Amino acid sequence: MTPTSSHPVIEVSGLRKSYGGRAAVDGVSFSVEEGEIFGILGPNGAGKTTTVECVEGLRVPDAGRVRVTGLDPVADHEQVSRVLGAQLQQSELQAKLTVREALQLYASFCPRPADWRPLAERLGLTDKLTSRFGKLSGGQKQRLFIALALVGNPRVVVLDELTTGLDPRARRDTWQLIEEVRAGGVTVLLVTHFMEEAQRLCDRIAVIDKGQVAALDTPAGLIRRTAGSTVIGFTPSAPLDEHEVQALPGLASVAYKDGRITLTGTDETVNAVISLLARHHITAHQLRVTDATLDDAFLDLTEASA
Ligand SMILES: Nc1ncnc2c1ncn2[C@@H]1O[C@H](COP(=O)(O)OP(=O)(O)OP(=O)(O)O)[C@@H](O)[C@H]1O
Repeated sequence: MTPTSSHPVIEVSGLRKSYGGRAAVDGVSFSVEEGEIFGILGPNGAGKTTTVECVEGLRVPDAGRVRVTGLDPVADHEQVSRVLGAQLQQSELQAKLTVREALQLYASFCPRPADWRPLAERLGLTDKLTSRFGKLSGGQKQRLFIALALVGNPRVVVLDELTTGLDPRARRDTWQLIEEVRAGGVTVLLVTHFMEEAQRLCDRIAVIDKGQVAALDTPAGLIRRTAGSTVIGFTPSAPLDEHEVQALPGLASVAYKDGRITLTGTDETVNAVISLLARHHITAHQLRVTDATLDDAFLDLTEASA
C-alpha cells in the first residue's frame, strides 16, 4: 500500500485493546484531517496513551482499524515511521549521548530530515549541544524529545504530554513552535492534561474516559455542551433566598464558599440574578461574569460518565 492524501491523515475506528482481560481502550473512533491539531484529553488511566501507541504502531490492537496516511501502523510499520514523528519516552535514549549526537543520529534515520540547528535553537537547546542526555534537566530532556519528534520533517507528529515538566515560558514557546509546525502543513495528534494548552492549540478534541470517547468537538463546542456555559460569582451584601436562587432560569449549578456565591448557567441566569438582587436591594460585591472554560467542560463531561 502507498500513502494517499484522499484519506484522513489518521483514522481510528472501533479500536479495542485490553491488558490482562481489562479493557483499556473500548471502542474508540476518530479521524484527523490534514493540518489539524487534534487533542486527546482524559483523566489518568483513560486509555489515551494506549490509543496513541496503537496509532504509532507500538501496540497491536485487539480489534478495530487504525490507519495513518492510509497505512496500517503495524503491518506497514516502516512506511509509517517515515511519515510519523513521535515523542520518545525517557528510557529510549542513552544517557551518554550528547544533544548534538542525538539530533544528528535521529536526522540520519530520516529520508528528508529538517535542519536540526534551527530546531535546537527554537527549543533553547543550542547551549546544551555538547551536554549528555543523562545530565539534562527534566525540561531540557522534554525539549530534546520534541526536537527529535520533529527532526524527520514528519507529515504527522504524535506528542504525548508535550509540555509536562516545562516552565511557563518554555511551555508558551513550545505552543508557538507547534503552531508554526502546523502552519507548515503537519498534522498533530496531541495528548495533554493541560486545559489551557488544549484550548489554545487544538482544532478539535476527543475527550476519552474509561476507554471510550465521551465527546468529540472543537474546544468551543465542548464548552457549549456543558450545562452552564456562563459562570457568575459575587459576594452578596445579605443572604439570598435559596428557593429564589434555585428557581433562576437556566441555572446549572450553585456553590457557596466563604460568603461568596458561584452560579453556572446561561445569559438568562445572569439577567435574572441581577433582577433578583435589585428586587431585594442586595449589593453584589466583586461581581464577576466569565465564560465557562474547557476545565469546566472537562469536569462536566468526565463526571457525567463516572
Ligand atoms: N502495559 C500495560 N499492562 C497492563 N495494563 C496497562 C498497560 N498499559 C496501560 N495499562 C492500563 O490501561 C489503562 C489505560 O492506560 P493508558 O496509559 O492508556 O491511560 P492514559 O489515559 O494514557 O493515562 P495517564 O493520563 O495516566 O497517562 C490503565 O488502567 C493502565 O493501568
